[in-house]
Order: sequence, then C-alpha cells, then structure tokens
Amino acid sequence: MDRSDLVAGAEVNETRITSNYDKHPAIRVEATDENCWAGWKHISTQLQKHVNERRQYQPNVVLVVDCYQGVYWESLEKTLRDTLEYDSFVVTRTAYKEEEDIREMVYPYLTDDRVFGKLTSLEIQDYFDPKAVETLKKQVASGQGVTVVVGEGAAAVVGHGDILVYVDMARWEIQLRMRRHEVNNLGVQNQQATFSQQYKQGFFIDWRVLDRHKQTLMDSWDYVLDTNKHNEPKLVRGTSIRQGLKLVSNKPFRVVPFFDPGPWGGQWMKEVCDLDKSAENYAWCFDCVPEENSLLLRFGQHVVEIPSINLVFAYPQSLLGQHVYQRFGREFPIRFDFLDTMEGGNLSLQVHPTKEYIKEHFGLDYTQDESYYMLDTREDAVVYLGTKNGIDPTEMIDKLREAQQTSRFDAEKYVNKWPVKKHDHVLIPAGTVHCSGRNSMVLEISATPYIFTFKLWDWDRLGLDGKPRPIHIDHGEKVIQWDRQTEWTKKNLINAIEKIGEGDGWIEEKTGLHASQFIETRRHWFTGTVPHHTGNTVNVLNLIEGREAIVESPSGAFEPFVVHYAETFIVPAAVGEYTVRPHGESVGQQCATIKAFVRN
Ligand SMILES: O=P(O)(O)OC[C@H]1O[C@@H](O)[C@@H](O)[C@@H](O)[C@@H]1O
Repeated sequence: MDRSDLVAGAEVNETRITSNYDKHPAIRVEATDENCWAGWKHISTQLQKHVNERRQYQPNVVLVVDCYQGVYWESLEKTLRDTLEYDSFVVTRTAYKEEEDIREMVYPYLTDDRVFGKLTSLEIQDYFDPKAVETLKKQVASGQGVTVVVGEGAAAVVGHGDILVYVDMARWEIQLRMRRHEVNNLGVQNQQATFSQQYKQGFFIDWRVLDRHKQTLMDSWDYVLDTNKHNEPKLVRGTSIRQGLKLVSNKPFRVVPFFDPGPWGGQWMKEVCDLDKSAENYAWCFDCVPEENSLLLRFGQHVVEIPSINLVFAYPQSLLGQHVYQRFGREFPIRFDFLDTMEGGNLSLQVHPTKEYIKEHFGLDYTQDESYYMLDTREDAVVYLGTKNGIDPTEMIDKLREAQQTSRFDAEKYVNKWPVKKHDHVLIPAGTVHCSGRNSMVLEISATPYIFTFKLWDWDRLGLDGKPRPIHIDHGEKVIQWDRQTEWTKKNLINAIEKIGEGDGWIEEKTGLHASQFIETRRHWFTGTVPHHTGNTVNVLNLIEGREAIVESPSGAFEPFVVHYAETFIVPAAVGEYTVRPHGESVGQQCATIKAFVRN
C-alpha cells in the first residue's frame, strides 16, 4: 500500500468485537522475585533477617518505617508490632503538634472554598512539635537493641536509621479510601470529612508536603512497601525499585489508567476499555496524569504498584528532557485523559484560569490549557466553544448568576455551538468558554493542572452526591477572554490542521495546540513504519485509530512495545529515535496516532 492510499481522517472499517485495551500494564523489571516478598509472613521474615544481619556487627539497630498519607495506619502498626522482634517501638505521630495548631497552620492553604485551595509551601517538619521531636530523637539515639520507628515523616524526625522502609501509596487508592472514610489527612483526625474536603487537603497540602519529603528519601530507600492492595502487601528492595525506575525512564511505557463515574458519564469506555457493564456510567479515564496515576513494576511473579510521579522525581532529565525539566522542574506537564459522554450528558459550561490568575490565586506556575481530540462521536455531537459575536458580557454573567435561582440559562444565545465528528481537534486555550456536549468521546490533551475548572452553568442537574455541583461565576467572569468570539474561534480553535510531512506509508499533520499553549500535537496516519524522534523532550501518544501498533527502537535500545486502540503511552525524552507501525491484526490497515510534546 503506498501513500496515495492514506486518506487523512478516513475511518477504518473495523468492528471492535472484543476489547484489547490493557487496564493493568505491568513493566517487567526483574525476571525473578528474589528482591520482592509478598504477604506479611514473608515481608516480616525478610525485615527481621535484615535486622538480625545488622546486629551481627552493631548492637543497636534502628528500623525506620516512613509512610505516605493514606496508609491504613492502625493495621500497619499492629502488624509490625505483632511480627517483628524489637526492644522499643516509637510512633512519630506522638510528636505531632496539637491538632488545633495543625488545622490553623494548614488553613491559609485549605481556605473555605469547596473546591480550590492554595498550594502549600509547608514542609513535613512543620507538623512536628520541636520539643517532642527532641525527646523522640534522644529516645531513639539511646535505644538499646532494636528500635522500630513508624509514621508519616518518621525519617524527618529521627533520620534514616539503619534500615529505611518507605510505605508509598498510589493517589487513586488514597482517593478511594477517602471516599470510604477510611483514612485521615496528614496530622489530623478527619476521616469523617467529606471526600471533597479530604481531597482538597491532599491535593493542596499533604501530597505536596509528602512528595517533597519523599524526594529526599528515594536514594536511601532500603525497601519500598506496597500496601495499595490491603491484603496483598509487597516489599521490594530499594535498589530494585530504583533499577525499575531507571529502566522505565529509557523506554516507552504506560501508567495504570483509572476510571470514574460522573453526572454526565457515558457508555463508550465500558465497551472499549472493558469495564464493569453493570456500572451506571464512566465519565473520566485518567491514563496519563503521572501525578495521580501509578506504575506497575513486575519482579518475577509479583507486581508492585508505585506512584508514577516517583519516576519524574527520580529521573526527570531522561524522562522529560533537559528543556522541559528546566522549565517545569520535577513535574510532568502533559495530561491525557478521556471524557465519555456517549449516551450521557453535557459537561458543565466552563472556563479555566489564565496563567496570571492561577498563579495569583492558587499558586500554580502554569495553567489548565486544554484541547478536545474527538476520539469518537455520534451524529448529534457538539462542542460549545467561544462566545458569540456581539454578546454583552455583563448580560451573560448576569444571566449565569440568575440561572442559579431560575434554573434556566440560554447557553446557545451566548456561546457558539459547533458540530463535531470523529478525529476533529478542538483547541481550548485557558480563558475560553467551553463544554463538550453529549454523545462524544473526548481524548483530552492538555497541560497537567486538572482541577481548576470554573463551572459557569451545570445544566440544572445534580452531582452524583445528589447536590448541585459548585459553580464559580465569580472566578469565571475574571478570566473569560471575551474577544474569543465566533470567527476567531472558528479560525483558530477548530481543526487548525496542517499537513507537514509524509513518507513511505505515512502522513504527518500538525493539529495544534493554539500558539498560546505550550503543547504541540502531531497526528500520523499510517500503514507503514513511521519514524519518530523525541526531539529530546517527552512524547505522549495515543493510538487513535487501529487495533494494534508496535513501537520499536531502530537500534534495539528497548524491547518492542505493543499498544492497543485508545491506549496512551509515554516515550521518555532519552529514547530519541523510535518507530511506530501497524501490528498484529492491524497489519495492512490504516492506523493513526496523536503525539504531544512541549514546544521548544
Ligand atoms: O465535570 P465537569 O465540570 O463537567 O468538567 C469535566 C471536565 O471538563 C474538561 O474540559 C476539563 O476541564 C476537566 O478537567 C473536567 O473534569
């Protein structure tokens, strides 16, 4: 098949009979499980063995077990007490400041807003009472025999000890535990608080504090303890985790996707991603939000789950590339996720803060610039985007406010409504009023900030908790760019697609994003082998057409990596050259990928 057979946008006539979407992408790190222990019996035996070995040449041994937020604390403490032999057992929580003082300390970052706080600059040490810390330190320093020290920030209180175990937690699992009211936020007893309160405290405070602390420990981890699956704990040597992270930072990989229902959620992902058919709907799939996702690392027969942000912390330069690292630091700036409204409803009519506004009000260095890639659509699919020519901004804001009482807002009077079809790409620079309508399957390709959605109108419906979702007209009116009207929107934001290259069996197009956004997107239609280069910046791709493709290294630098329809995958900057071609049942058929990277 030659390139004349490639038609940009042509749909492949395929029937997706069975889902081949991999929901648990595990990365093989070590062929055997000699550095990984599963189950409390084996875990405590290994820890005890290590302690005993140390005691052969030193009389006193300190085992420090530091934890992330969201660990089942009582259960962990009890298990360690029951299964280890020790002379003293120290719980660093006893050195926390008074809860009232901690609440006062975090309040400026937590604020009274239902959704938004401000990113904290607090450090883990701020949670502890200096006098109590001194006492604990003395107690540990003078401890005879074996001392076990346990708690969030334990290593910040008493140092790394002789053996350091880190109990990490995946963000998604923490959120599920918060929803079930099973865990507390850092330094407080609040497990009965609402999920949104706990999430806000996690997002703006706890996870910032503990991520900063974690980064100081990673090189010293003797072990990582994975208790994400409560009844299937796993312990891995720190050297093996570090080796795994190094491996992943040099090859294409996927993070673990997670799926969540919503008031507008749809039915498409159930089929394509093979989800529980009895669930009412699935709205979101987060499949490249490394701050929230996790990695599955395989050691022999055991699979260990760790937060994928650990990779950004450990190998930012190989993963992100020099210029992205310089610009964003240890953050992953690109986000891919799905928004499924097939047989569901409209998203909220919304707007995101401008760069200045997000910095000033919420403390972030870059903003929620977005785009909607239409992965699939029904006949009636639309995107609301940009305000209509000549509308009166004051009137629109007044009507939005009134709508909170009247339950009516004539969105079409003020906002353009554009029909969309499969493979359209809609660009949404921050400050543009927007909303994806029902019967669409959106692949969102955006900058990473993801909770700064100022809802303007939620179509008079309730959230899943039976209450109206929070509306943010006061924020919204300050950031809407009123000059993004009909013609401008059409010209600049809808299908600004340009063919920029071709080769044997492939075509390359630039599809966005808008010049004001830092992400560039390239789409390739191909039946042959497409040459790619990371350009020394991290690449994020999704197979947007075709059942299966294979990613290969021309120099054999990494093992061939197979991806399936709708799977997002990350290619670290350090990979350099790679190719993508149809594979398996897609050989001879047209496939397509969309690739995102940070502009130079
Ligand atoms: O849940 P609502 O407010 O309808 O928004 C759904 C989604 O819309 C998108 O444009 C993004 O802003 C997402 O971050 C958001 O989750």
